[in-house]
Amino acid sequence: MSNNDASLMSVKPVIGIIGGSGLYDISGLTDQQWVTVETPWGSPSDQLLTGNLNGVSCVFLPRHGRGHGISPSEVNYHANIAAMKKLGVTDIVSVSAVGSLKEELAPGTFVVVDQVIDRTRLRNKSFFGTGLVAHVSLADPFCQRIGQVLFENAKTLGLSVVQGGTYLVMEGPQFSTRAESNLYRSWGASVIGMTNMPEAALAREAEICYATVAMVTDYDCWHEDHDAVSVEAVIKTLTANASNARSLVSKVIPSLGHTRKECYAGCCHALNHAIITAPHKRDPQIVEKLKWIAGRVLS
Ligand SMILES: CSC[C@H]1O[C@H](OP(=O)(O)O)[C@H](O)[C@@H]1O
Ligand SMILES: Nc1ncnc2[nH]cnc12
Repeated sequence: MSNNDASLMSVKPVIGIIGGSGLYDISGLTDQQWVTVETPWGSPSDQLLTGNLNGVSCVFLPRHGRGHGISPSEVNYHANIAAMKKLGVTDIVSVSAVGSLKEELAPGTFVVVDQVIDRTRLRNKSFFGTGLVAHVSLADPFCQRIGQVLFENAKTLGLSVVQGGTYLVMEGPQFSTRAESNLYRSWGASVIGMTNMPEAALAREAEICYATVAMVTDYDCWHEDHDAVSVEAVIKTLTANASNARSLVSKVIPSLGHTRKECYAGCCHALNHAIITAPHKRDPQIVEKLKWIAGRVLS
């Protein structure tokens, strides 16, 4: 471990929660306050709720905004991650509603996903670009340390939880065709949703550890014994599982905040060898902007 990396471990943990469909706030925080953050990438989906849970600082952001006004293709993922970085967030737990692509992942199951297939087409996927080019590793797109904490806490709560699975990210907002659903099944994908990319990739670029707990709400449209997914069906399962998701979040925040140790996945030093643009070729204005999320390596 270099000195630079060692200093990362002394950073005070701040736990970020990105709430997906059905999770638009969290309760039980002390000193809570909804704060407005503007970023060089524009406005996040909503104000961010800051507070404290059992002595651990946390920040909550509803991914689609309170009232769910923002479509998955139009979420400003850059601004959301940049706002979390600005508020000092070190670890993000993302909560997402997903469809199941496997018989054994019945609605109500929680899946701590560990891989992604990104099929989105309309989204800008990186903070970096011409003027300052960087390539981070996404071989393991989710933080295994947070994933382990999510899995253990879900088990302790007695939830039906599975460790590992591939999240297929589709563009949306329409749900898949039956042919697409069966294609993704043939690829071995476990669950399908519309939001985890570029969110996970941008968190990696911002050196924030990031993991997702996916809540299965439906069997998409491939299952012969189940109706094709509808918003009504998703909301019905989400409502039945809302208290489980909330309990998990309330347990995970103190757990992560009190036990943060070296991240063996390397998420929090992802930029160590990622920037390839020679210093004299870097655009000073772009460098200045990117200090928001990459200040550790650009200052
Ligand atoms: C309301 S069903 C479709 C919607 O739900 C999921 O969102 P999130 O990941 O934020 O929970 C899915 O990705 C779609 O955006
Ligand atoms: N079947 C599905 N497809 C895409 N996103 C979803 N979110 C919840 N269920 C979904």
